[in-house]
Amino acid sequence: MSTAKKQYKRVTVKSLVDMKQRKEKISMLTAYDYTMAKIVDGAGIDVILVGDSASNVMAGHETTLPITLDQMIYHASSVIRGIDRSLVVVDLPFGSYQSDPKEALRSAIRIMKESGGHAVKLEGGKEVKDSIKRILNAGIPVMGHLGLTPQSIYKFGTYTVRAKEEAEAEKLKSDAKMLEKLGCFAVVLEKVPAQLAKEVAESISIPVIGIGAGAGVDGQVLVVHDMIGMTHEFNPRFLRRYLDLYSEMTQAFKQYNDDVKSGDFPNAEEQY
Ligand SMILES: Nc1nc(=O)c2c([nH]1)NC[C@@H]1CN(c3ccc(C(=O)N[C@@H](CCC(=O)O)C(=O)O)cc3)CN21
Ligand SMILES: CC(C)C(=O)C(=O)O
Ligand SMILES: [Mg+2]
Repeated sequence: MSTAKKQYKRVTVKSLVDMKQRKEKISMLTAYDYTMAKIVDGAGIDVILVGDSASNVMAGHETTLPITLDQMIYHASSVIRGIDRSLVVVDLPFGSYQSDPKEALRSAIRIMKESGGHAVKLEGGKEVKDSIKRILNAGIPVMGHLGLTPQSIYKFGTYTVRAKEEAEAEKLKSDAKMLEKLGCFAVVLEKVPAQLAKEVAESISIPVIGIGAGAGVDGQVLVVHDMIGMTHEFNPRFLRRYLDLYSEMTQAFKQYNDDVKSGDFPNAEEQY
């Protein structure tokens, strides 16, 4: 084995649980392609999520429901070719795990075999218990996802904050406990009150990764195109924008357009 290139230490599902024990926060961002994954991995982000948000961000769909398993595998295999260190988690898309546990396992196996991803993520608690068990039994690490679960948007009708009522909060707490007990290595909590998210994080031994879940959890995740300001109309208050690439790119494209039209580009040095 060549060792020259390997100064970095790969992130594993085990190292994430260790990080929680050491109270070291976990960073996670999405990526859907090779070039982005290479930048995110190189910057030292612990976990890369190949999210089904690719349905919105890459394909322009209104929801995450249309993206297919084949499309997720395409995105995930591109991401895998760009990484040296990050742990790559792949969303199981809508329709690939809900009908029965065997289908769920088949879908998870396809992701592992055809993309080279390191783990899968799926939405829901008790409803998907048997599917999670099957996948874990095959040796595939599973990340849970509770709170706002975008694949169920038509059941709820809105993207408002979840688990504000006592009954829903209790279900969320018991679902989180269940995911821990089954053997999931982590769980995403999306758009729930910060106090509830903190209580959940303190009540289980596996890392809780928040998006719109406050600072009392074990790590944070954002959609990369949102945090670099490429998406323009998505403005939930949990989002912090680190760049305004929408403006910067628009300016660059306008300048290029002008330069082409005026004949300024290419100049004498930019030709053969
Ligand atoms: N670009 C992008 N970023 C995401 O974070 C993301 C996706 N797409 N697609 C899949 C899911 C959907 N997610 C969402 C969608 C909407 C809100 C949200 O807060 N929407 C409104 C408020 C809606 C309401 O209160 O009724 C907002 O303030 O923008 C949050 C997360 C998170 N995921
Ligand atoms: C927002 C994160 C957690 C996600 O599931 C996605 O990007 O699909
Ligand atoms: Mg998702």
